[in-house]
Amino acid sequence: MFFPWEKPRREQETGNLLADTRIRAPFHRLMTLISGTAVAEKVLEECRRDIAELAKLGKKPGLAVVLVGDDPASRAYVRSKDKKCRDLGLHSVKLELPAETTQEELLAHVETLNRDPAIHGILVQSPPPKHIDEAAIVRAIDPAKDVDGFHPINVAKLALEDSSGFVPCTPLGCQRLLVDAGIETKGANVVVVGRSMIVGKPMALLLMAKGVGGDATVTVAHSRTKDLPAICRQADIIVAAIGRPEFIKAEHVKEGAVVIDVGINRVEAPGTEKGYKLVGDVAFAEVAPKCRAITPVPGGVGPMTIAMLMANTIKACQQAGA
Ligand SMILES: Nc1nc2c(c(=O)[nH]1)N[C@@H](CN(C=O)c1ccc(C(=O)N[C@@H](CCC(=O)O)C(=O)O)cc1)CN2
Repeated sequence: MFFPWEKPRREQETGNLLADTRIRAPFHRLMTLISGTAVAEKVLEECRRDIAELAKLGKKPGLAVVLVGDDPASRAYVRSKDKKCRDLGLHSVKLELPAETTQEELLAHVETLNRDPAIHGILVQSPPPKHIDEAAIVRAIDPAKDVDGFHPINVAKLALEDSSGFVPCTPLGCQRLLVDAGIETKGANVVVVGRSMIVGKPMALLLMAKGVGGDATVTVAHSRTKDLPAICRQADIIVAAIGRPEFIKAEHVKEGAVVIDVGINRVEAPGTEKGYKLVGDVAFAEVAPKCRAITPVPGGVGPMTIAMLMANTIKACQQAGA
């Protein structure tokens, strides 16, 4: 498996490809639509190769996904993770617990999974119900099985550039999209909009780290940032992870910038079959014509999150003792 923030094993794997759609934007410049669906498929192909190697050693990676409550979006993501595991031939445990599950009961489940040798990766789908102390649950997961990369040990390893740790799947996927699209991060001015533990902070650390997909000059902006449009207009690359539908407008983006849209927001769409549609944190229609490259929603960062989870689970199995 090729994790961009580690040294690339084969230089050609970082080539400029899979930016599969090129659209002629105004000013006769070509704009690249970076397809997360296509890059995710490439990552999954690498996973298949690694799984075959592990099988020769009699090892099969196993992932346990725990869902507490019945949030429909979370349920759908958990189903996708379970399905992706099964498609790849991984061992998959899907634990669906009622919304009333107590903190102690959830901790007991995590402990059982920590001790299970067939399970190499554990995650609790976020967000859990309000009465659950999510940070305490994350700290209870064995860091060697923390494939979400949320445990303090893994956060520290990322900051220390220790590649034995696990990096959260969404920022890892964003970095891989940049590398695969041939977008140079070395020396680039990157503005990450959003300071969450799941995306903003680890994204900034990854982009700052030395090596492929890193070496960038990073600014982290957030809800208290003054004159956000002016800050964003300095950026060669913008990573939008604010969680507000279509928040980043044309005025935030300089001509020729690269925009990675992490947002997945359900907005009402009366008359459609589902009654909602998905939009990102970027106002795509007005921003895309200014960009050198941009990710769509859906089909951008989202599919990468699940592909990188599979990669992290394989890495956990590779690193596990015999
Ligand atoms: N424990 C975790 N919880 C959450 C994480 C996470 O990484 N770990 N991330 C998100 C949700 N998420 C995975 O859990 C996730 C979100 C979206 C997608 C995705 O593929 N989206 C598609 C659209 C899917 C749709 O139709 O709804 C896309 O963008 O193309 C995958 C995973 C919060 N919780």
